[in-house]
Amino acid sequence: MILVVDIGNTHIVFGVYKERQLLNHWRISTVHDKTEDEYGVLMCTLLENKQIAVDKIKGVIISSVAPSLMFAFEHMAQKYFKQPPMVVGPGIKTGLNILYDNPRDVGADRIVNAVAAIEEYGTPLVIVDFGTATTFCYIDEKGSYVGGAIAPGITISTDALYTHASKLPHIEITAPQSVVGQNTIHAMQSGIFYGYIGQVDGIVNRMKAQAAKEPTVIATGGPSELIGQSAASIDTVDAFLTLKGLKMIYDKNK
Ligand SMILES: Nc1ncnc2c1ncn2[C@@H]1O[C@H](COP(=O)(O)OP(=O)(O)OP(=O)(O)O)[C@@H](O)[C@H]1O
Ligand SMILES: CC(C)(CO)[C@@H](O)C(=O)NCCC(=O)O
Ligand SMILES: [K+]
Repeated sequence: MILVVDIGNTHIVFGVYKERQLLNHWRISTVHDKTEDEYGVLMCTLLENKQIAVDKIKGVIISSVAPSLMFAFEHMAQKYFKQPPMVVGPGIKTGLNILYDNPRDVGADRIVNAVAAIEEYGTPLVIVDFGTATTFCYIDEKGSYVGGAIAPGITISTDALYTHASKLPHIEITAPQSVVGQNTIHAMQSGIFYGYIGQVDGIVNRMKAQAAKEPTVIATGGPSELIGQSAASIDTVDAFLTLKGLKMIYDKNK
């Protein structure tokens, strides 16, 4: 069994694969000053809660966009899973040709998503990942990672409203019944939800317009179900794209 770990700025998502099957997955908060022991005990407890014996884990792969946590996670893997972890970054084979000005600048989560999406859906592709930031990645027909767009995520966009406007409350992000809100909460839900759909369709359609061949559009991340239902430009929602990509990269490098 192998442990796959995706460290984001807000959440850490991890899963256990037994051969090709994702047995279980979990989501914990990213806390920058937690130690290897705190993460180790938490992860081992969650595994054991699903009757997965920690000593059955024979490999660990990590992708991270939070550099400050790498020290804790590398030590955690060694101490609690008895494995030096494979870390997505320089020296790891992904098979991806990256055309960014500086390929090392591309977030590891975006690379992992691209590896999974190319294998599962073919090329060309647009991948939309809703997280702390919403990222859009364009993969051309030849499978090259060309680049993309980075926008504020749906939660930080919403937080900006009540942080900066005294009379605006904290709201739940949902699809309101009407675009014309008749109270503050509905009006904010309308602005966030329809504004976000417009942003997603706007960026994806511009990416499609510059592509030689119509790309398939894959969405992932927590709000992808909610947004994917209304954003006409999204073809498929794949909640486990990042974990799948981590497993594929592990297999290419073991
Ligand atoms: N089903 C949903 N409906 C509405 N909002 C959601 C839903 N799921 C998640 N969200 C919100 O969207 C935000 C971003 O999604 P998600 O939780 O997938 O990203 P994250 O894991 O926090 O990001 P990162 O990978 O950058 O750490 C979350 O902080 C959450 O508050
Ligand atoms: C954009 C985020 C924060 C999304 O998680 C991450 O992919 C990241 O830190 N990327 C580095 C910058 C880039 O991808 O160009
Ligand atoms: K993520």
